[in-house]
Amino acid sequence: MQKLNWRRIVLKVGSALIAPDQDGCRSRYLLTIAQFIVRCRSQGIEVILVSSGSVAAGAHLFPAQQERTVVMKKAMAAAGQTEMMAMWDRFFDFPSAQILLTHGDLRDRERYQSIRETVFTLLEHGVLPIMNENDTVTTDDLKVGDNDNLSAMVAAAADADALMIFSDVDGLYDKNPNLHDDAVLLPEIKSIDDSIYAMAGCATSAVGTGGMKTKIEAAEKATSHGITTYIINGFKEKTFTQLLEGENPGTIFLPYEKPMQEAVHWMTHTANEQGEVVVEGSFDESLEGETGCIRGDEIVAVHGEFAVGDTILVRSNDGTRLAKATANYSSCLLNFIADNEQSEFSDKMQDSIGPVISEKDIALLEKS
Ligand SMILES: Nc1ncnc2c1ncn2[C@@H]1O[C@H](COP(=O)(O)OP(=O)(O)O)[C@@H](O)[C@H]1O
Ligand SMILES: N[C@@H](CCC(=O)OP(=O)(O)O)C(=O)O
Repeated sequence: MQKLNWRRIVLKVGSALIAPDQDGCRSRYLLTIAQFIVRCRSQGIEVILVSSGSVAAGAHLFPAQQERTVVMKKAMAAAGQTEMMAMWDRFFDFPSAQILLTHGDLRDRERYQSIRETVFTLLEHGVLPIMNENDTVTTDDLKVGDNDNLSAMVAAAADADALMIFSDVDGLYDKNPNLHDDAVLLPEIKSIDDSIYAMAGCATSAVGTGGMKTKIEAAEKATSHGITTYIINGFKEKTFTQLLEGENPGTIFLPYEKPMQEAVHWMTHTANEQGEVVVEGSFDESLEGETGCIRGDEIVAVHGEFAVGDTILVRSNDGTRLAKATANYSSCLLNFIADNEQSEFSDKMQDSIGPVISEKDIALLEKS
């Protein structure tokens, strides 16, 4: 068998593979995935598993005829997560560890760093991290909402070389193959644009979340960090043999030639903006310049409440999203500076604190 040149990979397993007949966790497909994990590890490849399926695995414990409210799904997730972890753990003769996350954890830089450190420590000691969204505690504001995007955030945080999304379909087709007999499989995507998103439809299975749209979002997040991304069929045993032989059994998304640095990637794809600073339109150019930074006299308005160190959006006064950045000032202080731009106090403060945002903490955004 040829030696694969991945150093670290993230595998994402969809709910349909965990609970295929919606009657609790089943080993039918997971056994092949577990064998793949064992083989990768025996080749020295570090593996992180993002496993969906807690809701699907726990559903059979609750009356089928009762409406699936949010709170009911949270209860299913809490019960199903234990079943699912027990199932995974049974396959391995090495230890595994459970990490449950929300977007609230990932978008906080300190918690994000802490998650990274824990994952690296587990890998260093041969423990398999098994991750999922912490569905029981999430709210609309706190959740990622789907494990495709979560797995891409995890892959970026873990500096993985490849992200493999195992689903119930062979890869990305030009339209949903479950609805169109003439759909054509696309083996390789060099760059992701609106035409790729236009091909993506919703999930058609009873247990999937997000369908192809969230998988393309995940591929965009991962490839922009230099991570090769696959969408592959986890139902087919052949998939895993092909992967181990260095072949592409589904759709491969090629990584950016110039990937974003970790901190800029986090700010662009993981952090949420806490507020907004509106600057004069012409400021767009100075952001791209070598000394890109904002001073108080360039600010037109400040929206929202944020603290020093929070991520903010910089918008031009024609509405264009220019950049995400780390705030060096609180919204309260910035409002004061914007209202008193000519005052001596304002000038002194900026001379001592520095620019409102500084070039090392800026992620320029696509114009939209
Ligand atoms: N263009 C497309 N190519 C492939 N699958 C698609 C496409 N558009 C929509 N889909 C749907 O996406 C589903 C996979 O997403 P999802 O059900 O969320 O799976 P998972 O649970 O593995 O995340 C497929 O079963 C298919 O019905
Ligand atoms: N966190 C949820 C899964 C969410 C999700 O994205 O599901 P899927 O589309 O099957 O990958 C769960 O464990 O049930």
